[in-house]
Amino acid sequence: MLRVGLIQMAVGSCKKTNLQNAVKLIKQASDQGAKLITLPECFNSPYGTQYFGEYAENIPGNSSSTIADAAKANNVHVIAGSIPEREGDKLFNTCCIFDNKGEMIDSHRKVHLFDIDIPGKITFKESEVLTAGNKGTVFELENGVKIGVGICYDIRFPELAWKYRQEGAKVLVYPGAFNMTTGPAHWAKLQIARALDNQCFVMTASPARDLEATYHAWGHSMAVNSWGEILCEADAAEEVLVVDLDLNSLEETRKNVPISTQRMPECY
Ligand SMILES: NC(=O)CC(=O)C(=O)O
Repeated sequence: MLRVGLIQMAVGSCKKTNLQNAVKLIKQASDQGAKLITLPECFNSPYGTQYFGEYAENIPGNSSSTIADAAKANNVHVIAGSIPEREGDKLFNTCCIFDNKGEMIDSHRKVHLFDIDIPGKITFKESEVLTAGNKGTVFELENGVKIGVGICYDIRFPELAWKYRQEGAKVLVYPGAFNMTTGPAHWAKLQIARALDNQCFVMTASPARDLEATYHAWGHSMAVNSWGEILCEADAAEEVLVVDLDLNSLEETRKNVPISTQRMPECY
């Protein structure tokens, strides 16, 4: 069993408050026994291209060291959602990953930038200000369980998740901030799809919905098992979800439906 915590947190315009809130909610999840905790995409800043430059920080920096300290204080691994990262004259959407001693063991820069145009609904172009990451990210817990990490729009690309599966991942984690158009249409379905086509657990953490913000997050953070079942799901408000991932059930799925050894790549 791996007990995990998904933090769907209210993110506002005050970075200091956002960081304090993240620390408080990490403790709440840890107090309920979670050993691997994920924060949402853009947890220190409102989500929007107009904010990224103002809220961006170097890594290491104040936001990353605040979460590193919280990981150590609570003896938990933390997948720190994402923050706008500044490196030289470039900005990235970056997730830092901390072990239970507060060491940053890996980081993931959003590989697929969120550039979409749905007329009358939503137009968003992260590439106007962000640079894309250029690698996938799989890290390992102390017990050997491998975790693949993507950020939000990365979930739409099955090849990335499949690469993680080939590298041994059993859990796929996507901090994400879907919206009121794509959220109800795609958010849960994409998680179930990635869970089924890779026979992995999928976990997501979204910012809570704030109708006064410029971007309205869908929320609905959730965990899905390798059978495609939703194990837990938040609504739109701030909430900490804690759930056990039964790794034996994943092995059972992989044994019963052995798709990883039945591929016919010569036909595709
Ligand atoms: N915000 C994102 O990166 C992705 C998203 O909202 C979507 O794919 O839809």
